[in-house]
Amino acid sequence: MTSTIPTVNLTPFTAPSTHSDADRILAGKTFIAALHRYGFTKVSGHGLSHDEVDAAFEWNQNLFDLPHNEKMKAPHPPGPFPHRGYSGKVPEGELKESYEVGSEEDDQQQNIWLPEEVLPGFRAYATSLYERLARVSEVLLSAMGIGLGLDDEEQEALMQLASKRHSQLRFMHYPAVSRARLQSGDEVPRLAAHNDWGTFTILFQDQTGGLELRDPQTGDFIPADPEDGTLVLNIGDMLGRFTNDYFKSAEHRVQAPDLTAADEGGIPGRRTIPFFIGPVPSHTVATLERFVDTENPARYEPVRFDEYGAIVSEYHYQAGNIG
Ligand SMILES: O=C(O)CCC(=O)C(=O)O
Ligand SMILES: [Fe+2]
Repeated sequence: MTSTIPTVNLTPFTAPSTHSDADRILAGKTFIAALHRYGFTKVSGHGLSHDEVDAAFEWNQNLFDLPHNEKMKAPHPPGPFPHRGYSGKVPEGELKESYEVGSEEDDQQQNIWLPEEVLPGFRAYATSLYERLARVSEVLLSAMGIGLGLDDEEQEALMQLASKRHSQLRFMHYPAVSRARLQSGDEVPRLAAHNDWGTFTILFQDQTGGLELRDPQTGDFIPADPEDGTLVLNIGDMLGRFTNDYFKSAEHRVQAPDLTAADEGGIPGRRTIPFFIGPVPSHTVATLERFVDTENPARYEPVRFDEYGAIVSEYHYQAGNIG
C-alpha cells in the first residue's frame, strides 16, 4: 500500500495576529510529528499567495523558453562552485535545465545574471523571490523549534541553520520528452535519488508530478502528488545532524512518467522551484544535546557546513545531479 504525504497547515505562524499561542503550539507539534515520522511533509498556509506562486512559474517559463544561446549568456561555471547561473547542455537535448540564484549579499558566491535586455525584470524578480522565500523559511524553522519545545538557547542554535545570505533559489525545468526519444531506450529518471545537504528544502511544483520521497520506515518511495496551495518540505543533512536523526534527511528523486502512460506526443515537461536553506558556510553544525541519550547515542561529529558541502557538491556534480 502506498502511503500519502501528510499536509500540515502552518497558518498560525504565517498569520499570527489571527491565531493564539495555543494554535501555534498545536500546529508546531503536528509539523514536527510529520517531520519525525517521514523527514518531509507538505505545507499549506505557508504564506505565499496563489498569485505569488503563479508569478514564480511564469518567470520559470519565460526563463527557459529563451533560446539556448540566450540562456548561455549566464552559464554556470564548470565545477560545483560557484553554484550560480544556467545549466543545460545541448539545445533540444537536455532532460533537465536549471538556473541558480543566491542572495545579492552572499559574500562567497556572486550571482550570474543574464544581461538585463535578455529577460527584462528577471534579476529584480528573482532577487525579490529569494528574499521572500528566505523569510518564509525562517518562519518554518522557527515553527519547528516551537513544535519541539526548544528553550531560547536551543532555538537560537536552530535559527543559525538558516542564513538569509547563503541559501539558494533554483528554477528548474524538465523539458517534454518526445515519444521517439522515449522509445530509443536511453530514458533515465528525471533526477536520480539523492539527499539535499543543507538544512531543509522547500519546493513548489507545477501540476505534472514525479517527485517521490522515500519513507524512512518502509523504504518505499511515496509520490508527492501536486496539491494546490502547498509546498513540499524535505529535511536536509544539516538538520538531520542537528537533531541526531530525530528529523531524518529525506531521500528523494524525480521519476519521468513511464512510456505506457505517454500519449502520442510523449511526456509533458515539468517545472519546479526549490529553495535550499543553509547556514553561514563557516558555521559548524553540531547535534543538540537534547537529542542524544543512551537509546540514541550521538551519530554525527560536528561538521563545518562549507567543508561538508565541498565534498557532497563535488560528488553531485560528478554524478550529474546538479545537487
Ligand atoms: O524538481 C524536483 O521535484 C526535485 C528537485 C530536487 O530534488 C533538487 O533540485 O534537489
Ligand atoms: Fe533535492
